[in-house]
Amino acid sequence: MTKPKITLETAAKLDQKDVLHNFKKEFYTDDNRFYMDGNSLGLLSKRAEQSLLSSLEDWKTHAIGGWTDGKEPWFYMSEKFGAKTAPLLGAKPEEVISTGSITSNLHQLLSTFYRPEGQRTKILADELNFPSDIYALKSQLELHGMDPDEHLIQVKSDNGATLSEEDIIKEMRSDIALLLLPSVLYRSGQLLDIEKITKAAHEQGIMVGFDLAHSIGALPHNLDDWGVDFAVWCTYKYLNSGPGGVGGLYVNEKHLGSKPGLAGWFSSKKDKQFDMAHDLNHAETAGAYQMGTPHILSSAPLLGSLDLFQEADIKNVRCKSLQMTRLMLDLVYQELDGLGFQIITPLEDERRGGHISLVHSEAASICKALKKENVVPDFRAPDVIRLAPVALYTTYKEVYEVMMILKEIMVNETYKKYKNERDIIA
Ligand SMILES: Cc1ncc(COP(=O)(O)O)c(C=O)c1O
Ligand SMILES: Nc1c(O)cccc1C(=O)C[C@H](N)C(=O)O
Repeated sequence: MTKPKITLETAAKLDQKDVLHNFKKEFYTDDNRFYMDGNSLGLLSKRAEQSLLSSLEDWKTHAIGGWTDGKEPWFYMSEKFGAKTAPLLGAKPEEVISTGSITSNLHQLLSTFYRPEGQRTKILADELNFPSDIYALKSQLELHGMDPDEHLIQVKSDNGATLSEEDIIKEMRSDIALLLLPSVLYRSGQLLDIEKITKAAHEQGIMVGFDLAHSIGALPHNLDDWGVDFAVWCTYKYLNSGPGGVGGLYVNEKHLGSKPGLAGWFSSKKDKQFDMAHDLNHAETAGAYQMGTPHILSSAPLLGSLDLFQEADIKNVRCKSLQMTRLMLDLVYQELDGLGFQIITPLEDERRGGHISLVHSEAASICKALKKENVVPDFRAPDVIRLAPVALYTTYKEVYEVMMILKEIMVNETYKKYKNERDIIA
């Protein structure tokens, strides 16, 4: 049976049925811009702006008193935001804390949970993860006196874009102490089967951590049910907390109470912190893995953002996100056939995160031509174009229009005006 042709009307009908359509007006969007880069930096919402302004107001009026007497007391903010993030993770409030960045949180959790012993000394990762995670793993191995060439095992990809869960599982040998993987691969957008991987790793006695940078705020998680040991994420992508917005970490309740590998006074039980004792009495919650003073002004926007997610419901977000990326993929087949694109994102819904990725030998030039037409994609060297329609602020009509602009650039060869080289941020 041939599929009916997708038209602007098809997209308009999907918009009419969109249960999340009201959320777009919560954001600062630009009618003349098609923003497809929410998987790198999400847009500002009015609620996030408001919660930031509210913290500034607390500073203005309460000064030091803002820690306890402000509208949103800073002293309890990280715990409160952690608890508000927990439903997006399938976690308990005490297992989650808002703090640090992915990289600093990874260092903290590796310092706490990577415990090489006897023959079990190696870390298992993959060859497609974001560089920062790999740098953190290598430097942690070096701090333990291990040679990363020998002790970091990176699962290979068959095609340079996706990983096979079976290949990951095959590498789970008795000399592996810890496994770290991304939930969604940053280049191809592949979603890994977290439950299956975690179960297999636990059968081999391996500790499991996930980097949820590209899945938090895009899809639901069940970290407790899946038994993941720890996780880290950022909030500046799908959670729209702003550039450098506070990150977060999860520690499964079975590990709560473990002494933080990297301690600081914010690791304390909250009621003990201002005793100023030199013996740390660390929290029994994920709060123990904080270190120093929280960055209040880069945390505050998250409150408004999380309120939006609470109202939208992450299940609706996932449903719309999948439908939008499906529409994009269908349009690639319908409109871009023969124009040199290769889809590297898995086509199956259960294996796809929140963005799609197209490989093209002229990818950098094409991204520049798209930007000239007010479409904001991103480019990842050497040849990947990523497009992320975001459930809370992208319409189906925009998805359709973006794909038609892309087609026009290709058919008219306007991309040839631009150098096929990346810009600084790409
Ligand atoms: C998978 C992944 N890990 C880590 C990072 C970076 O971490 P950080 O927030 O520490 O800069 C990114 C993106 O910047 C990412 O996509
Ligand atoms: N974290 C970023 C930054 O500080 C500057 C520019 C981009 C980023 C990103 O988040 C990149 C992103 N993690 C990626 O998937 O490529």
